[in-house]
Amino acid sequence: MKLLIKNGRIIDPASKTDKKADVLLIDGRIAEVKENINIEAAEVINAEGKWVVPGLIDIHVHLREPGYEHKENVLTGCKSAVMGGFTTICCMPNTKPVIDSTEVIDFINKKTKVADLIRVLPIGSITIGQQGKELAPIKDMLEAGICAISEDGKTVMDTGLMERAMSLAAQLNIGVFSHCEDHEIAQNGVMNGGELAKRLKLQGIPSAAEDNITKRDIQLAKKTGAKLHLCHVSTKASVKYIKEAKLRGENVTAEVCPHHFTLTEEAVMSKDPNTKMNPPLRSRGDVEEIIRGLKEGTIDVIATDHAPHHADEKSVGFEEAPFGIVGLETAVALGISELVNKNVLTPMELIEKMSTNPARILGIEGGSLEVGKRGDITIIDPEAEYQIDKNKFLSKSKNTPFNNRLVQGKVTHTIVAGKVVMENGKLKGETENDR
Ligand SMILES: NC(=O)N[C@@H](CC(=O)O)C(=O)O
Ligand SMILES: [Zn+2]
Ligand SMILES: [Zn+2]
Repeated sequence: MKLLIKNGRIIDPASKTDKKADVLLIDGRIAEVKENINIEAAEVINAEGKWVVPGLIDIHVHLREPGYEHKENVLTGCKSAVMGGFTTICCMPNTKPVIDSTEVIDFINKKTKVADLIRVLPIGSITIGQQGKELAPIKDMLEAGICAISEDGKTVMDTGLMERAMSLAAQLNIGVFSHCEDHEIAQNGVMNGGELAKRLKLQGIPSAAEDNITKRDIQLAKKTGAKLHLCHVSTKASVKYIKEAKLRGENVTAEVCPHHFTLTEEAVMSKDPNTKMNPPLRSRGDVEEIIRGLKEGTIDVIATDHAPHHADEKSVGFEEAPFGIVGLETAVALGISELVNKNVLTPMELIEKMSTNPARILGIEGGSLEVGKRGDITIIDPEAEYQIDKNKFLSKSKNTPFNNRLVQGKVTHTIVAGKVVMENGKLKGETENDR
């Protein structure tokens, strides 16, 4: 199997390459990257004017299966990821049952194989049933194939238990992905705490809810030697704590989500339940620090926190609606429109945060276009301008605050292990009836 990608702009953060060239893939691997490759290839893609980058990796996705298949399942989540240019995704454990056993991991791996589109790496829960009481069988889950542990959706509030989890993670050399939310402080808040929440008569979630646990977990990581990754960072103090930890040489990484660098809490004035997520949209000052953190490198990763919810669940009004929005199919466009086009990040820095750094944090092959590496490639038209249309999403859920937003940057091809799984909006092997 040969695939030749002609005349694209090769952006490879792993080798710091940014040049016009061709890429040849043979039998699922990168065989050659240079100008003017001419060979009898089975398939040729013309990438003139487009970016050819290592396959994107999203380390924070909720696939909802098992248990919440009315929101999403492994197959629809994979289709959505492929449309968004992702060749690898990590799925969070807040399913029903929770990913806290080898059985659930085997189940997801089986579903991934049937979907046959991309790599899906399950993340194991830290505690049994995400109950925060007893550690899950982390070693067994690691043997079954988890890529990290996380209590995402919740925080392990028992500091002693979290310390034991992190010590074990350090011993097993597996990352800990932390959802930082002090439940005592967050209480029943529904939006960012502050003046606007008061004005809107909505209960606020103060920044301190996030900041306290960010601080705690950074300290625990230092004490235990665990590799700590901070999920969906949203506050300026969190960015500061992470920056300081990195300056001290500690083993801490962090992600932000496109909605947290694109929107402020002012979007909540619409009372659109699709502006409700956890952590909440924050103040202008927080967003500025998030953006500075991205630029300075304090923030390593852009992850979507794709959190699908059914329209019926979201349509009950702002206060009652569940937290979370979908993100797989809008991430590239928001990254280009909000960060590259506004000169916050270079194209290479954007791809580093969406592919190379995620691969490094997971310790997996990927995020590189070097010869011999996995043939996972995403092709992006950075100029394509269009309006986001939620009805075109392949995710089962359409809960986005970005519907109708005018953006620039479209994924045109997703290539996994040398096979084109999406081309110009069409999935491999798809028929009209599949949608
Ligand atoms: N982010 C969200 O608002 N919701 C997530 C949980 C989470 O990521 O904490 C979900 O599972 O719905
Ligand atoms: Zn979370
Ligand atoms: Zn999440």
